[in-house]
Amino acid sequence: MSTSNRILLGVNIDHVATLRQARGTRYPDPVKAALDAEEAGADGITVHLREDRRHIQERDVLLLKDVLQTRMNFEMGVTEEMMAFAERIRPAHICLVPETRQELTTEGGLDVAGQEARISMAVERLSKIGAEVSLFIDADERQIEASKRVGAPAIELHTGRYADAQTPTDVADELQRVADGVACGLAQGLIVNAGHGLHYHNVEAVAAIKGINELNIGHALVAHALFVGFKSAVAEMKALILAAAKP
Ligand SMILES: CC(=O)[C@@H](O)[C@H](O)COP(=O)(O)O
Ligand SMILES: NCC(=O)COP(=O)(O)O
Repeated sequence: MSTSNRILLGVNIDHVATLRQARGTRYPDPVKAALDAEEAGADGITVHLREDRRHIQERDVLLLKDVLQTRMNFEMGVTEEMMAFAERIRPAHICLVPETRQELTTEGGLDVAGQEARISMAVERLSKIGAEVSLFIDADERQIEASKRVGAPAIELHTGRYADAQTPTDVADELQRVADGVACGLAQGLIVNAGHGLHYHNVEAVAAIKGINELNIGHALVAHALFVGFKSAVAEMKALILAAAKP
């Protein structure tokens, strides 16, 4: 069980690719963003190869696999196409996420409790290639316990509801839900990560929760990078996280 205050930053570069795909150009290059992020202190690089390929493409993943100095956290839906691709590229970390083509973004967590046999088979298959498999779930005791049962060593708690909360009471309630989820995950012996919708103005309270291993942050960071550059955007986020996580 980890209760250390060292907290890692996984930089999600999906939305660098979103800008590129908007025009079908060769720029901006998510691979360059990943290398800049690493130089600025990122502990890992997260990419989500969506079924509809709206941002990251297979080629990006293949290039990243060759050039990353840190490690890749490969987010994927639980489909045969993605399972076969993951087996081919063998990322160090794989995060299974729910996915629909219609959604604007990943709107909720994976329903592990509702499909234990299917997720268990996927975890087993991906563990065989040496990946640490994580499940992107809501901070819900039922889902956390199911994640343990299906054999995943790690979970990533979806912080979107916290990020979207509008009133101080809702923000406090959602933050408490994340904190309870972290405690529950640690009690189950799981590695607990968190992410989605985290921003410079809301990250500190989450980073201050003891026992979180890694925060995955993308959209806000890419948006800020437009104004300050990618390295500065990553360095600022890393500094905020590390300061908030101090004992
Ligand atoms: C699973 C997750 O939270 C990230 O992959 C995030 O979803 C990336 O952005 P989009 O949801 O906009 O693809
Ligand atoms: N898994 C969450 C992630 O990678 C980043 O999500 P966001 O910061 O782009 O919302």
